[in-house]
Amino acid sequence: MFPVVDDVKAKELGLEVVYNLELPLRPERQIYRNLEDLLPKDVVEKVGRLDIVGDIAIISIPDELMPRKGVIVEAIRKLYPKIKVIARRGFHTGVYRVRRLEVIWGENRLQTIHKENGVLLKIDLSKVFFNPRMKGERYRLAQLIKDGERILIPFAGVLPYALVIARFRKVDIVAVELNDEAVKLAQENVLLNKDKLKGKISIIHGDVFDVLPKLPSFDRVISPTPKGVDALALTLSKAKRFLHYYDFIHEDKLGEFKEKIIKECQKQGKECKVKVRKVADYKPHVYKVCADIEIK
Ligand SMILES: C[S@@+](CC[C@H](N)C(=O)[O-])C[C@H]1O[C@@H](n2cnc3c(N)ncnc32)[C@H](O)[C@@H]1O
Repeated sequence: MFPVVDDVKAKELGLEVVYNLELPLRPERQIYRNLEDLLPKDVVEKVGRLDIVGDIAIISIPDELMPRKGVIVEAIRKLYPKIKVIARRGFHTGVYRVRRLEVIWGENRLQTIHKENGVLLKIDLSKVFFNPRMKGERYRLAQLIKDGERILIPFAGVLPYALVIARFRKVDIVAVELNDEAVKLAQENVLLNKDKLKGKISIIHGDVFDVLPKLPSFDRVISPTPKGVDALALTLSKAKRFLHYYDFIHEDKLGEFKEKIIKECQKQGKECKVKVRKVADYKPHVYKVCADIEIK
């Protein structure tokens, strides 16, 4: 059944036209598209954005709203009936950038399998970093890359960048990660996706600052740099054609950041074209940015 504006023509074409039809309502869950439809205004204004990782929903709830967590849980379950766990978001901590999460409803686990850009990612949010919001960024990079490239990914985590790129392109990727748990999951994730990958991925378990100096240079380096770490000089030194360098920058310091990159390029005798793009909000006035650096 489909809507028509010209019923005479539709009949000429041999179609049956029906009028004043009572269509059934869509199932309830499809009627709500976001939390705004389901929560009182004073609650929705204070909860943070909802993230879905596999069958886990993650939301920020300020302390003052915790007595009303029941309505929040109910709304999330209506919106995502297949969710098995709801967790309250805390901050990223430590060198491994693991987020503090507290399960507030459902099964007591933070391990799941997440689907993104056609790959499966096994993740344990209590042990490793993962950000589902970077999905678009990973797709963007995969589309920029050409078959045949040799790519280095320091700070590789459970391999979201490496797997998405290897799914789309026939490339050779070397990924470096320090966290034992992330390395174990990364190895599992390569196996989990092995039939889908065009590219090859090798994982080096170690500290980027020890490992990279011993590696040759690569056509492209992608650095999802942890907050507070400065790996610009090191990652640039390993890049022959392109470096995609992620960092967290205050909006007033974007120019300064670009200058710093240009200076580092000059220091390393590289002629660079630098474009800094805002990728996500981090906190008021501070953005996660990606510097796309092309080395001529
Ligand atoms: C911001 S997370 C990015 C992870 C992954 N690329 C992603 O986007 O999901 C940074 C990662 O770097 C790892 N890490 C931190 N310091 C490191 C170091 N010195 N050497 C290697 N890995 C490191 C952390 O364990 C974490 O997995």
